[in-house]
Amino acid sequence: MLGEMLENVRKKSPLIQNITNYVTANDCANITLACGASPTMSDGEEEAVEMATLCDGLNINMGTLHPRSIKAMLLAGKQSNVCGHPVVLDPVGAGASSYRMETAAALLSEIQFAAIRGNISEIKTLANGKGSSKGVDADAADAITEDTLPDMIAFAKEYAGITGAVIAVSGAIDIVSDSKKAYVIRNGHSVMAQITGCGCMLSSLTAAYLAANPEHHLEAAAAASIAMGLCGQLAYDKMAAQQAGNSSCRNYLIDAVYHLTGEQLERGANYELY
Ligand SMILES: Nc1ncnc2c1ncn2[C@@H]1O[C@H](COP(=O)(O)OP(=O)(O)OP(=O)(O)O)[C@@H](O)[C@H]1O
Ligand SMILES: Cc1ncsc1CCO
Ligand SMILES: [Mg+2]
Repeated sequence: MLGEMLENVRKKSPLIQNITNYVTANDCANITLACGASPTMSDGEEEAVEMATLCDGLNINMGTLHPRSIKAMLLAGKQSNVCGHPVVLDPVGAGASSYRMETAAALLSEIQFAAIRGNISEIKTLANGKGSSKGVDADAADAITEDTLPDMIAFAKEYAGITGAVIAVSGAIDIVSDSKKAYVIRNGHSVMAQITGCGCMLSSLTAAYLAANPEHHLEAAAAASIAMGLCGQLAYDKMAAQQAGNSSCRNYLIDAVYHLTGEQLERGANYELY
């Protein structure tokens, strides 16, 4: 089932619109190509509606917010809802400023998201209307541990019920949940926190997987998180073998997504269902 999610992306090659930040835009475009989908990066409000109509899915990332891109996000998001195309929200740094928090609230009230994908601090901030972060990174105090895992699963299910979106929380342990069922995913490597944009890339990947699997959004989002984690592990192994660093590791990760098969995803997946 999870491998099929990947194979459908390669078969259908959905076109994904990304309204994203200028830090990791190129990585998001490349990982979208690597998984077999096609990216378009456009944040102009003038073409937002046309682009949303043309594309099969939309990824909205709040990494480097400004008033013009927010207009494009709202226009493209609403049009994607009209067209029935999945929309992913990556609420980057939601707890870092009131501007980000207010923007996230506006997006959530105007757009029906298919998935909300962020680190634990970002998702907690959205759900509680306030929170903390280390800039765009999670606050260490929020980290999911074995002790807090049961509460976090319940929290993700509840927030999925409230938003009607799949909630994908990333970190050392990922939780991908709808209101009834949660995947607790233990793929990934700590080096991924040293590569800016692993979360942004995962959000682009999630949009591609959702667009290619319209009937199975939970499984598609879980498969995207597993794929990202597995490829992070493979990239780390190559980096370590070559005594390379985080920059090479970023490239190795995208290369691993390029080569990943459905069968490898099934075999390497490390998760439990709750
Ligand atoms: N300590 C860790 N161990 C294993 N995997 C990790 C770890 N930290 C992050 N990851 C993986 O890295 C990816 C991105 O997660 P992270 O929580 O760092 O996102 P993020 O904060 O949104 O990243 P960014 O904002 O830099 O794009 C996920 O696939 C996650 O599983
Ligand atoms: C570092 C950074 N700052 C804004 S967006 C971004 C990329 C990771 O989210
Ligand atoms: Mg992020």
